[in-house]
Amino acid sequence: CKVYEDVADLPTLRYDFVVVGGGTAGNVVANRLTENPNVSVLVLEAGPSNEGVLDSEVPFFMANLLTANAYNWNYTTTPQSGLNGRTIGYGSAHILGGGSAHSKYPVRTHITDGMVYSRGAQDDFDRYAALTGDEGWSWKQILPYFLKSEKWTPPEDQHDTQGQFDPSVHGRDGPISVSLTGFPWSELEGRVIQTTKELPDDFPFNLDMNSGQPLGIVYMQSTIGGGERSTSATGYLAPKFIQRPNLHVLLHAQVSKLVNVTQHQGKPGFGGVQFRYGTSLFVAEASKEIILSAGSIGTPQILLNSGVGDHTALEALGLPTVLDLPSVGQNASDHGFVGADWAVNSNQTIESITQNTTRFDQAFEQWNTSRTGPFVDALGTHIAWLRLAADSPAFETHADPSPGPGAPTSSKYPGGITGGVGHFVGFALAMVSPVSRGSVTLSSSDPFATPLIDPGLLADDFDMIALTEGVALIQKFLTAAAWNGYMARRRMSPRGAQHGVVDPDLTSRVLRPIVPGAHTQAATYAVAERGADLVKKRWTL
Ligand SMILES: Cc1cc2nc3c(=O)[nH]c(=O)nc-3n(C[C@H](O)[C@H](O)[C@H](O)COP(=O)(O)OP(=O)(O)OC[C@H]3O[C@@H](n4cnc5c(N)ncnc54)[C@H](O)[C@@H]3O)c2cc1C
Repeated sequence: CKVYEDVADLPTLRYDFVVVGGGTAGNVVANRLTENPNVSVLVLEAGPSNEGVLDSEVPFFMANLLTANAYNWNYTTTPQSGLNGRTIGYGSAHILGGGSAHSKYPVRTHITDGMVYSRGAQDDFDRYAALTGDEGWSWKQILPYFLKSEKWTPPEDQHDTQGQFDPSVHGRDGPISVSLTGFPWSELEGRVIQTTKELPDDFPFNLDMNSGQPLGIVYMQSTIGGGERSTSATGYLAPKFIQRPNLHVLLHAQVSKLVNVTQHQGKPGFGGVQFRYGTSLFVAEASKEIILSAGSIGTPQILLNSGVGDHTALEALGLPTVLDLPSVGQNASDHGFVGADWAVNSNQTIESITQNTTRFDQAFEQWNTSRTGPFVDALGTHIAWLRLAADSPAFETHADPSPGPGAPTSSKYPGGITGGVGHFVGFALAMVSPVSRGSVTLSSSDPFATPLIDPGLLADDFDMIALTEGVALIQKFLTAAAWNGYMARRRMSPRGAQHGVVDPDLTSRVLRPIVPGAHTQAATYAVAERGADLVKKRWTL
């Protein structure tokens, strides 16, 4: 096995490529580059192995990863102006596989969701192509990379999936398994589908969210296969890949900065990566390139530590500037997220398992012995990809941030959930086209100090109005007769209330100038696949 737990076992510290961060993207690039046996790659991952981590393997257990633990960087944001100055816990994966092996939402939201496989809209990628002037990012040209990373997989309950997805838009041979839910929550599913028939103007049924046209209510697709979470570690570092002699992964290696500054045609570059293992510092050398894939916090932090960033800010910390690039760590954006639960007159709910030790033990036994049963899902049955109404007051504060009419402004999930005693159905609402922007900056000249993380959650009025209207949309969804006799009472408390279970609360990740209007792992896989191809082309590998 080439996943090293101890730096002393690593055969060398000289490679063609060093990949910083063995997360969703990093493992893709490491895999693709080492297809060529003449190319050596080292992946440096700060976190521990994903092997045997039940909370990562069992889809149902994903919420357990959200509390402070060794698999989480356990960050806290700076005081958020959009949250009345509150700071909030900010989950970020610290495990081989990164976010793909982790889960996304802070536990206070009580949302058992994650592993969502959503690519985004054609409009998203066509906008990237227009902004960059590179047609390679257009939907048409990025689609083959989505297909390359994906392995469409039958659901664990082997139910008839006709009419629940479009086979023509899915990949068959990639490393990442994607499937429909594998355990029936028939009562809830029936009501959701019935609602699309009763209120088709607001909530039309859409066969597949991954066709480039995601709008509407779709069946959930998740990165799950064989009843287990499928991750960049289980997929791109599967045994047949990790046994390549030219691919090495070192765990527990926290990168501090890039070193060995070079100059090429007047441009600075780096030939080495400094990292801490235990209490000692080491340098891994890269003769060709260093791939920075340390996620939305780690990547800007490492760049700033290396002297790539705003000269004035670096100077104030006493750090030398290698390249004055003020945009590093700026323009952070994130998906604001709110959860709302309704008590229901039904016992076909998650609480019937989580609040009953006997049923819980039975479900776990079933998963252990056959990888079937309720634990094979992260428990969202459907997703709605929705747009704000054209006359929304949000548009009086800001132009439409979404890339076009075919892209959503928000997503919501009927399904799963909650906390508290009783039976509930939860609806989570995510702002997938946020206007608010924040930053990641250094707190000190110590490269291992936690950076200042300001995701700017709800900082812009647009996002606050859009989120509020999104909650109103959930209420509208529930006006369909399909829900008569099922919904008992609402559990969401007013913002800032001293009572109640759920308060508007936010989460997530992603620090790109513009995020795709989707949950972002699918796009990360596709971007990393294309990124690997671009590197190969550069070095004619
Ligand atoms: C917890 C979580 C759950 C998510 N759930 C979903 C979902 O359900 N559906 C969806 O579509 N998207 C989801 N996302 C988003 C998706 O996972 C991300 O888009 C994706 O993980 C981003 O990949 P990445 O490679 O950029 O970063 P990551 O996957 O976060 O990988 C970064 C890696 O770098 C490592 N690292 C960081 N700093 C250093 C350092 N200094 N030295 C060494 N290693 C370092 C980290 O430990 C981590 O393993 C989730 C995101 C998070 C954070």
